[in-house]
Amino acid sequence: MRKVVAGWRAAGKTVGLVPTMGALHAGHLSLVEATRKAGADHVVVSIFVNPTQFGPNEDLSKYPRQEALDLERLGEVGADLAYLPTVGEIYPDGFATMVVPSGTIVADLEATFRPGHFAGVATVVAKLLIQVAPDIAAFGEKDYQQLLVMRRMARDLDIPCRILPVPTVRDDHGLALSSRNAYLTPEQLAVARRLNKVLGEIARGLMHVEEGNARLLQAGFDAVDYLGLRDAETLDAPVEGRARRVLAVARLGSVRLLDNMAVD
Ligand SMILES: Nc1ncnc2c1ncn2[C@@H]1O[C@H](COP(=O)(O)OP(=O)(O)OP(=O)(O)O)[C@@H](O)[C@H]1O
Ligand SMILES: CC(C)(CO)[C@@H](O)C(=O)[O-]
Ligand code: BAL
Repeated sequence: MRKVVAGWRAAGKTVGLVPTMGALHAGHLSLVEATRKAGADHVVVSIFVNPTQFGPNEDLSKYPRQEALDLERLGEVGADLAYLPTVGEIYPDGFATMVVPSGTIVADLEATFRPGHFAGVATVVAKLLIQVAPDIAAFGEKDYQQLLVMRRMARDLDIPCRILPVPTVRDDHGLALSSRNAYLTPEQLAVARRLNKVLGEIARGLMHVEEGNARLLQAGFDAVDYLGLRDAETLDAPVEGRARRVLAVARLGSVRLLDNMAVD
């Protein structure tokens, strides 16, 4: 990977990076297109199921892995290079340094339900940004809190890379595409498609958060981990006159469905 990227650099070309955990779908492919549109001459897509961002009772061992199909899809969208590091290339023997985000952005939401998750994400992405040294790195708005963590990290650590936010790609029913949707039964999928409807109503000011919570449970979700309005930049409580976002995670069995929308 390093030699190929060094060749591009020597030729004066710009480089984009799309970090993923594989099981690629149209959401990931839109990140490749957005990176190119944002000005990257060449796009590297990393596929690495990062063990340090999974909790002890999470789905690391059963996370969907389909490398051959992923490489085919990347070829179809014209990604220039797939980077599939081994665990040893990211976490060499004796590895003992983590990047640990702090502050309001990680004060709750995913950080509460997945302790240690953002330290795992920040560490692996910091390593990928150092290894690939891209000009642009793309992250989906679907994982909104992660996107803000990445932006903060790049600023705080002086990583000379533009963090590019990419809008959420949805299915015909508005469900945010996600690799973990593959775990859902057809019945669960029908329930899952209610989440974006409720968020849409809250975002348009047609429903209160409390009612949204009740609607999700009525629709058949097993639990709502969180559903709330936040400041779109800090994830603190919303402030009059500043951009807001509604963020939610609702659970169907062991599957946690994330979604969020800008508030009108
Ligand atoms: N529907 C989507 N639209 C836009 N970007 C997406 C979408 N789904 C994932 N991404 C982005 O793709 C990148 C890689 O995400 P990841 O490989 O975890 O995929 P995922 O489908 O979100 O999987 P998971 O089910 O683990 O959350 C992240 O920046 C993520 O925000
Ligand atoms: C950014 C990322 C690839 C880091 O492992 C992961 O958290 C993801 O897929 O969103
Ligand atoms: N899409 C974020 C990666 C994770 O759930 O671990």
